[in-house]
Amino acid sequence: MTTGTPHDLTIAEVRLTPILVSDPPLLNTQGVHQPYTPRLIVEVVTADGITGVGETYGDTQYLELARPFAERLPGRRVTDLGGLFALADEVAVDRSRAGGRLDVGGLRGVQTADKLRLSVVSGFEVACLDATGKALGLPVHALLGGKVRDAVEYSAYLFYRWADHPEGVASEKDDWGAALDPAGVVAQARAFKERYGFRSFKLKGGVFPPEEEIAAVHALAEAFPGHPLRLDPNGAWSVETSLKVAGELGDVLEYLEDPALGTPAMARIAEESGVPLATNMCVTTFAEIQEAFTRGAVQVLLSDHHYWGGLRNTRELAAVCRAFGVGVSMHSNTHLGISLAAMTHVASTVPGLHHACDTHYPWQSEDVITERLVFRDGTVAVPDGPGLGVTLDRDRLGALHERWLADDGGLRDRDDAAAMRVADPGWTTPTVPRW
Ligand SMILES: O=C([O-])C(=O)C[C@H](O)[C@@H](O)C(=O)[O-]
Ligand SMILES: [Mg+2]
Repeated sequence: MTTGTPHDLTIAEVRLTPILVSDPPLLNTQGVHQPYTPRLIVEVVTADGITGVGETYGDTQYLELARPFAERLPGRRVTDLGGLFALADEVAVDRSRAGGRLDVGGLRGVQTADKLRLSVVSGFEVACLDATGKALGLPVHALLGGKVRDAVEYSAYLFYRWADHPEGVASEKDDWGAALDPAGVVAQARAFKERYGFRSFKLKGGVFPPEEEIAAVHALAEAFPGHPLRLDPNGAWSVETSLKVAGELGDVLEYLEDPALGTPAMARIAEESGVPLATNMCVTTFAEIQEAFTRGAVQVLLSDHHYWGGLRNTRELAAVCRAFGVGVSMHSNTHLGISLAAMTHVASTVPGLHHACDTHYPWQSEDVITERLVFRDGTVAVPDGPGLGVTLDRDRLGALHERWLADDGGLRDRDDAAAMRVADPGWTTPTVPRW
């Protein structure tokens, strides 16, 4: 028997490339997406010259943690994944001693220093797994224990939206058109189904008064009988409003997502309505699980490998959910193909994934990989090539980085309320509950 020369898996170099990616004017309860959104592309290069790629949030506070983190990686091995967490703790402690800020707001659930740190770790963890897979000639799913399905189902992520960003704002155009009422939402869902074959539909709510969103979901149920439907107002409603919505939509929803904020509110809504509740806001760290699960506040946990700290943590989370009889699926934020590949690999390894995962990917017309991932019948085929199975397009990466370098208009940090103020100068982030 012959054995190949073992690779030197020592990290020799780490490259961080912040970019700005075009984003359509998607509405949510806090405002509207800015025309460009920040992401961070991580490259980890081994002593043998193998490059692994990862992707995570790119706002300033993530970059401020990612940079000192990256500086400490050379000399470690790409296989030392457990060590990434201790390293992140060291970096965070050093930064807080130096007076660095450690929390940000927004729609990613309550942002804690812990979550920020884990989101940074996830970009490096994925890059290390990609490099290891490439060195060993194994797909990332094999490094996670092996896939249990060949394709991962995703849901269409419907948004109320304008046709274009406000006049005078530099932006890319797309052909989706506006969706601001039930007919517009149904037309958007139809386009998603025709273009990508999605079977499940999630509507981002919390934008219009609940009666209008209830009407939109009823219109979807009528237009797409038998298709799983979800509505997610990002905690914009009171318990009373949530119970009213649950009462009206309970028989057509697969689940209601984050109707109100916090475990006590979610527990009451779940108990009194009997409608399954999903979350990517109420439980976003391991520390929050025990209370929420034992109080029955959550029936479907939407993991997000970015803020749960990577693909291995996502599997651990899925195991905890299994133990509590809580369903598991995935949440997303604006992301590119590297993250979609990572999501697909880990989702392919999770037993009992009974709900289609969310993805923003169809809204993103730009990417940094040579071949975009494709949806067929609403699914992404699990890549079986080495690593993640994606190839970085250096020209595209460079162009999107140039855009980031050139930005002086505050786009390096996601701020949906600021984007809304361009159209509505009096807009302030609504207080919760909004209705
Ligand atoms: O499920 C969710 O809560 C999300 O997808 C959060 C995102 O920030 C979404 O609201 C968005 O992109 O506007
Ligand atoms: Mg959500």
